[in-house]
Amino acid sequence: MAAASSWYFMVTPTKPSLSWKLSFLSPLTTVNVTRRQNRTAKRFVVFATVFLDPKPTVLVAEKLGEAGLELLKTFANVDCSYNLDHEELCTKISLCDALIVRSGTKVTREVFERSGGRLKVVGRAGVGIDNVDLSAATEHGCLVVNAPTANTIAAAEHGIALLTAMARNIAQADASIKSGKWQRSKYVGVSLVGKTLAVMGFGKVGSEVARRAKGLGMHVIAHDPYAPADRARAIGVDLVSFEEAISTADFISLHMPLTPATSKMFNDESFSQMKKGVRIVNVARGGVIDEEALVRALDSGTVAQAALDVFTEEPPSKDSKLVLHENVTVTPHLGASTTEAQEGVAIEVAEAVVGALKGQLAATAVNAPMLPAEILSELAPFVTLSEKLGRLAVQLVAGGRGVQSVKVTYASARGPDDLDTRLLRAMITKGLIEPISSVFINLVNADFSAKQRGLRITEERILLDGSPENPLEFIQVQIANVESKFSIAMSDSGEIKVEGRVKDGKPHLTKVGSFGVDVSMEGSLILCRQVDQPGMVGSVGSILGEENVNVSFMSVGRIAPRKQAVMTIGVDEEPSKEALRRIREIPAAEEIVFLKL
Ligand SMILES: NC(=O)C1=CN([C@@H]2O[C@H](COP(=O)(O)OP(=O)(O)OC[C@H]3O[C@@H](n4cnc5c(N)ncnc54)[C@H](O)[C@@H]3O)[C@@H](O)[C@H]2O)C=CC1
Ligand SMILES: O=C(O)C(=O)COP(=O)(O)O
Repeated sequence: MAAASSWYFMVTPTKPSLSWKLSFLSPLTTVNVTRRQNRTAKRFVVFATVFLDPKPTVLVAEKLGEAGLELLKTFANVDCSYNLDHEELCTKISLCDALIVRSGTKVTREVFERSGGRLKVVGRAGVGIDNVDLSAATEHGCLVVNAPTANTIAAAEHGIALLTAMARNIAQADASIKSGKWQRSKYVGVSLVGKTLAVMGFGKVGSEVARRAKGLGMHVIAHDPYAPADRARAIGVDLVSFEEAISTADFISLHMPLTPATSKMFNDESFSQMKKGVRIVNVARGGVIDEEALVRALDSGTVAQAALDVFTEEPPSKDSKLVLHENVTVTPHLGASTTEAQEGVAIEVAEAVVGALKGQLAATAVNAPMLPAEILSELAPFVTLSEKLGRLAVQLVAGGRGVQSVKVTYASARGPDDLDTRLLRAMITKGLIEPISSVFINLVNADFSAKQRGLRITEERILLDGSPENPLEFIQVQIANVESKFSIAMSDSGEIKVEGRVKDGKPHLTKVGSFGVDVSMEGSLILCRQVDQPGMVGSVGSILGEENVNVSFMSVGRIAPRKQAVMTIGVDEEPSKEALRRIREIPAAEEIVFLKL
């Protein structure tokens, strides 16, 4: 049920247009507008009852399986707009919280820019994310998730289908017979049994292709610089170098992603190293092959045949020499197109997108560190502590600028392998940057934003003795080469230093500079350096009371009676400048600072 709220707009001095673009609303938002004129004030007062739909909006830009759509609809408004051109996509995107695509939509930097910050997640209903500008997504704090497992078998089966169809000229023979011919001698094929197949890219699809090819009696080798040798050994495949793979294979099947490193890795030079008469299958990405070089290799007979599901440009041009080549078999990017795979990827991507919109971290995120759910829940209070420590530390910097070097220390009884600090570092970064900029920081763009601002965050661990039951004992944030507006916050070695712990599941500030304190990090804080003397707590309390600022706690830490002390006051509301001035004027108060947590 949509929530209704009445808003009004005043427009001065003449006739207002009623056709405003309320771009912050979802397309399903209803706006009822009435207009009254206040003649004396020469103003139009427009009353608008806006039925705000609290559901997020998901734009599904390419055909998605029904089960995935149903799942999305339980949580979001789903706008299925297939066949949008780029401009239409850019126009719609500012009204969408999530976008789901397959390989046919280019999610460019412009899409992220024109989303105006609303787009929170891009879901790729499939594996390859080469059509999504990942850097732009990351810079805009937009999570990208894919569906990495549900179409593996479909792609592997398609690879095998192309391999066998190519070897026996199925497509060409089919076309010939349908054109009224009966050419038995023209379409004599080659056998697969005993031949060497080189699987290039031994990941999910590649290893399934290898397994199936072994079942066909082929000798299978593979090249993949990152694949574990034991996984290959387990299915009887030898991992070999690129050169050995391409120079010894009778058949080559491509299964690596398209990246700057793999772009056009099959080119004139690599074709020249292949066995004459080699046959090539590509169900990975067109861009891994230099297509003009492949045409040359086909023409010269170096490559006897090619079977291609993917192309540098999709669809390829109608007069593409490669597609029209008589020794080439083609399919229009059908690798993932089985009923089963499409239902699978639709559910896989819909779950990831809904999870991301709910603020959960998706296990299939492509541009953010992923942590298992149980680790996340254990780290949750430390995540809050991290952000608050970052937020507090940066507000102690005089001028709030020039923060470049931050050291974070984690004290824990857990070894590095049992304590993943990426999330904590991201939240400290969020705390450090957000108070001094207009940038929104999340797990996705934290490292990027820090780098862009020239903020160097180094991490150090103190390995404590004792039981590693708690993930962390304390976290310390130090900012070097800055001055502080609260001199006590400077450590003996000249950095701003704050330290905190989690107590009873809540973040606590336990050290400011070298001064021990113990305050719950809720609401906001006033820190006051003072000469320890009777009546101070009462004086500050009554000023805040007069200003109607609710005090949640007060604590005083001191070096020795009647010497220097730090009073920490937790407040629910922001005190006025006047209240802070009055506190500052209390004779014993030497320095005061207000910090928003
Ligand atoms: N035609 C279609 O409809 C489909 C195409 N694909 C494409 O297939 C490819 C593989 O997909 P998956 O197996 O699911 O991915 P994956 O990530 O499981 O496997 C890719 C493998 O390529 C390896 N690799 C990376 N750089 C390499 C290099 N320079 N040389 C050799 N190997 C390299 C990686 O180490 C990894 O093991 C992707 O490009 C994907 O987009 C996937 C599904 C359907
Ligand atoms: O999953 C992949 O990488 C694919 O290439 C499948 O692409 P599609 O979703 O069929 O456009």
